[in-house]
Amino acid sequence: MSAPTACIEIEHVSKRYQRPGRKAESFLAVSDVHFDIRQGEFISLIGASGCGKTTLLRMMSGLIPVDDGQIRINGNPVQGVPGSIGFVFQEPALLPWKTVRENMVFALKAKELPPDEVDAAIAAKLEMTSLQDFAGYFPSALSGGMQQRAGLARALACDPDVLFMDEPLSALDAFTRRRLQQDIATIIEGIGATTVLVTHDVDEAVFFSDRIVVMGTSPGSVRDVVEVPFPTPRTHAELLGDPEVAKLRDHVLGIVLGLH
Ligand SMILES: Nc1ncnc2c1ncn2[C@@H]1O[C@H](COP(=O)(O)OP(=O)(O)OP(=O)(O)O)[C@@H](O)[C@H]1O
Repeated sequence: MSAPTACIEIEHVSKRYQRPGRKAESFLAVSDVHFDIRQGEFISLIGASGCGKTTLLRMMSGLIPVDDGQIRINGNPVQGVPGSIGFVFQEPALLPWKTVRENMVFALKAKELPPDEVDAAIAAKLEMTSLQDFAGYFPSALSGGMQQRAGLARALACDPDVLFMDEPLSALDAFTRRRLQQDIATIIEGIGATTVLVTHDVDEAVFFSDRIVVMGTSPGSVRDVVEVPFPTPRTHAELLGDPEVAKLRDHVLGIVLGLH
């Protein structure tokens, strides 16, 4: 059997920012990051605040340029935001004057699909995210969890090959968060999208990931890459109380904290 193709290739990537208020000074926010992400793989980026997780995700998704190195998605150098990706942010970033359905129509605009295909795409994603009964709601009428579902439905509307998620669940209460984690895992398993998640939560990283990329600070770089060997799709019920899961979790936490 041939090796799975790399979907995202991150080759010796670095990023500098200017120090605010100090024009002449710049600092290295991400330094020489180099790894591949396989087709259909779920990767979490974890690490202390300021280690460059969001910067790396934004470079992967073409929102900001790299300073050194190169990133390719499906073999194509990332220059600007590719059409084949979806993005879910910490804040759902829905247009508040548009309903859930209208937000999804807006996301699909660039595809210039005929109206019946737009309707079919939206219906499928509303069902996938359990939002069938909320298509006509404005974001302000939805709970935080429902808003994140709507943000996900909008990201999925275009059938992305690659999904980037930046702490999408961090503002939610623990119960809503777990429920949504479970649903997102099922959805992503179903569509097979390659996914990169930024999270601060080691349990969340273990729950979702095929591999966890642990980053360290000063400068932001990859400290270790940890395989998560448990079969997917996972459920919280299965993972809870499993000593192997606890061992892996502690191992990852130890790397994050610089203990080993
Ligand atoms: N646009 C910017 N201009 C200047 N400095 C920036 C900019 N964006 C990020 N930084 C700095 O770069 C470093 C990495 O930031 P980044 O947001 O990527 O880290 P992070 O690991 O995602 O942090 P957190 O976990 O707190 O979200 C930080 O020191 C941050 O202050």
